[in-house]
Amino acid sequence: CQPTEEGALNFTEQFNKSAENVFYQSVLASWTYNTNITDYNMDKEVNATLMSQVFKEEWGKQAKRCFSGVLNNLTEPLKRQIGSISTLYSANLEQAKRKKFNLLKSEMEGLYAKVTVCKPGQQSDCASFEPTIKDIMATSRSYKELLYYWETWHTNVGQAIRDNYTEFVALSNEAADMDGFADTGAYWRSFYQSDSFTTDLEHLFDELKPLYLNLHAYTRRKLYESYGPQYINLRGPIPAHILGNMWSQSWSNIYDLVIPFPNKESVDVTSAMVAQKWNATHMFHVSDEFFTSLNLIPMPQEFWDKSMLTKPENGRDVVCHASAWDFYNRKDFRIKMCTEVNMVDLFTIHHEMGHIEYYLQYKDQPVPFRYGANPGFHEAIGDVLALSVSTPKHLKDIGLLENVEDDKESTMNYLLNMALQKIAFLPFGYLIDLWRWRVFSGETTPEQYNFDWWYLRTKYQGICPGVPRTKKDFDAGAKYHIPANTPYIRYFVSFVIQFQFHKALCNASGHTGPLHTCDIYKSTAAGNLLAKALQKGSSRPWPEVLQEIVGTPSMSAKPLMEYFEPITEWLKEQNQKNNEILGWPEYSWTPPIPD
Ligand SMILES: CC(=O)N[C@@H](CC(=O)O)C(=O)NC[C@H](CC1(C(=O)N[C@@H](Cc2ccc(O)cc2)C(=O)O)CCCC1)C(=O)O
Ligand SMILES: [Zn+2]
Repeated sequence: CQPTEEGALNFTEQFNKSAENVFYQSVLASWTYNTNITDYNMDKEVNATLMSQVFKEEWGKQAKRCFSGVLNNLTEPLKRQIGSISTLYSANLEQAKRKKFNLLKSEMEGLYAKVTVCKPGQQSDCASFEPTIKDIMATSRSYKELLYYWETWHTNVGQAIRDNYTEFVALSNEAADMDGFADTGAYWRSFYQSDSFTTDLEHLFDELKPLYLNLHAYTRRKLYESYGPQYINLRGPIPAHILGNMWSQSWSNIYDLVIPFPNKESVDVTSAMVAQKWNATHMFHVSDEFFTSLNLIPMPQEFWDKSMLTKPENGRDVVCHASAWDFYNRKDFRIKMCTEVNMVDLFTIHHEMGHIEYYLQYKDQPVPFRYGANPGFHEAIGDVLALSVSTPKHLKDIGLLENVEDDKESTMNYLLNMALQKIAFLPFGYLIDLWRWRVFSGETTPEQYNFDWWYLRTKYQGICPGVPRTKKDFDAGAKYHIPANTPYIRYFVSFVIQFQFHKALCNASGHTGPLHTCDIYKSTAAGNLLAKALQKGSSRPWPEVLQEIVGTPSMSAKPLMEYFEPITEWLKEQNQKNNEILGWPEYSWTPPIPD
């Protein structure tokens, strides 16, 4: 090979040609396993991953051998591509360790997907997480029942994968180390190419913390009124299992318990969707129509033909956790989702379709550039559009809301509902990788996995387990992204920048008035501004791409705070009226165990 610009151009063109086929095979094998969990398909996934690792190793070693001395003489795009091709991660490992790494990962995914929880005292009547357990956590208002499902789920899945995870961490660190990273956490943080990344995140969280404390205090008061003083300490953390979500990461399912003005029309349109006999396919078409109204690319026919939009009836084991898939052949893009007809899933569909739109927009980039400007960008796209779709005005436009009133009380109801989804999430989105970076760096040993987990969960989220947890438990493992080894800080980044994007697209659409009323539906100006950024994939540094859309090269909490300003003021007033304590000074309090 020639270590010249010319040679690098040649090298990357050759790589791109063969990469598409290899990556397609590997993604297809993963898709087949995720949509039909059998030992045979797991074996095929492991082997297909081995093939793509061999490919990456070949090209990565060649790239390093040929260009490591001349990287700085190459033009930026070639330098970025060669750098990406040279980063091997698990393909660094020697054969036996590589196989073990793949096996552990596939096994943990399969175990997580197949864990069931049985009805109290009935070992014959057991159900999987989606939809059954998920729905119980969302709709049950029985403290005792919620606690049973919370505890059994965490114990069953955590203990199932605990030992695999410890072994997996060691192999993952070894692989990252061979790329020159201190550990896997350092490798993951490198996706953001910023030495100030962790301090930027800390500053953002500190800026947003008052919003969370006010929402937390108000919600705790409402839960106190519902569950009584024996289970809620107004100066302590909230029991984790009564917030409407298995991980207390989104509180929108307890909207009915906290709605400020119950006499006003509720913005939860699930009942309207059911009454109008919406089904999964229709929900996806409604989402697709929103994307095309912005002059974005429609879902291709192959998407409709090959996606899995609902949980198979025939009892096949599938990974129900929703996901979007790029098959790297510029034609095949799919979503796998066990869709239920409800409002939360309508927004999840927009989230997943945001991934597909990004894949479509950058599909003609060289393979190393077919990623988000940073992973947070990829997570933000769908949510940005969902911010418009969730406005009462838009829900009325698509026939899901009857009369929409524009008075203060309706605004408070709407913004509180959004806060239960977006503000409640912030500490959770922040702490997951705080915990994982410490695990990868070795600061958190397997002995301390669970202690550190609950230390961070109480410190940042102001929640506590409803029953004592021991170090035999592995509660972090009960969250999909840990066994799936999917980084999580991308969601915290997304929840901040999606409001920067929203504000910029609203301006581009000519919106005037408060940010929370903006609906960019049918604005091709907004869509074109977004598309330009998406087409770049990961070919340009993310601050440059961010600057192009929102006018500033750095993450800012200001647009999020502007969006929620009316409700944060209202919450402050409520909390002052009730003399609420903000925070949980009695942080070691735990609730009594129901008999
Ligand atoms: C092949 C592959 O893996 N593809 C990637 C995409 C890619 O990398 O190209 C992918 O599809 N990942 C799955 C993951 C699914 C979801 C998720 O896990 N969400 C987080 C946090 C959150 C919560 C609320 C919210 O509004 C937004 C995010 C959680 O539920 O904790 C589930 C529901 C929403 C998104 C996803 O789509 O990000
Ligand atoms: Zn996502």
